[in-house]
Amino acid sequence: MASPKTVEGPEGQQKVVLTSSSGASAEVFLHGAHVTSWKSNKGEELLFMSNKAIYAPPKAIRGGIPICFPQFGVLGPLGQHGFARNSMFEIVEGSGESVTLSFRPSAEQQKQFPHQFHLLITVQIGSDRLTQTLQVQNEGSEPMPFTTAFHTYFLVSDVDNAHADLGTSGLTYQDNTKGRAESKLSGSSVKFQQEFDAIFVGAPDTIKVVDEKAGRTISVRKEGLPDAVLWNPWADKANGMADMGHDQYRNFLCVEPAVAASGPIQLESGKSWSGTQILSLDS
Ligand SMILES: O=P(O)(O)OC[C@H]1O[C@@H](O)[C@H](O)[C@@H](O)[C@@H]1O
Repeated sequence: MASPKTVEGPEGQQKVVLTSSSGASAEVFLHGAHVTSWKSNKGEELLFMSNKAIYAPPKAIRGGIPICFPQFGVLGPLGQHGFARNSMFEIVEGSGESVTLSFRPSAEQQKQFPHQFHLLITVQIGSDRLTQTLQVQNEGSEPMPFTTAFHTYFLVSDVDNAHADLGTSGLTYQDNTKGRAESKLSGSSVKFQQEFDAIFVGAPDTIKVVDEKAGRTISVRKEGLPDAVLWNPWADKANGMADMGHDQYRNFLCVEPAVAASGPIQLESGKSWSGTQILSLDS
């Protein structure tokens, strides 16, 4: 299979453009194997990107789909969300509709995380659908603990007219704004009206992102990823981020299929694990 060509993006960073015969498309930077765009068959952008995003290592790109690996959040000894999102990947194979990117930790990174592993990220564009799989192989001799997430920023017209629907009422979650204290959802939906940062442990495998204003619903389906993190930093935190445009918190909500509080997964030597998210535009 011919290797897909790359084109230059901001700060000289290389990206792969994926296109489907339906007209849908996606863009994936080699930096962090980071998806920064997913467009529908009609060419409408479905992911949020900060207009102050930094595209070059060691900063993670703000927006799109950061890959949190080998650690989600602060659930471990590494820097927030681990180092895969700040590292360069290589193209293994691809076609016009899909690409597989590869990463192995540097000696420096193995000082922080003393394991040898091979990470493969596959991104595939289809008709109004984006499928992303993370596969990790433990190439070391010891069990390897990890947590992980697809940290997806969904574009919404206005956060006041958007919500996430988990499909089930009364779910409990760990509230990251209250030291992971347990809280309970009254209905089945999360309306973002202030900073919201929650780990739904053992979350439903399909969560819907509803942009009421745009009349758009995206389904997030997860496989092998037991948890889901829902996040919007709201005004104070977002406007304090150097790589977030002013008041851009109003234009995204994050739904992050994860192995978070259900983890860490202990991956035996020589074994592999994979997790997948399937994003599909329902309407
Ligand atoms: O700014 P970062 O490192 O990309 O993290 C953004 C957010 O990522 C979310 O997944 C976490 O739950 C939040 O606590 C965190 O603030």
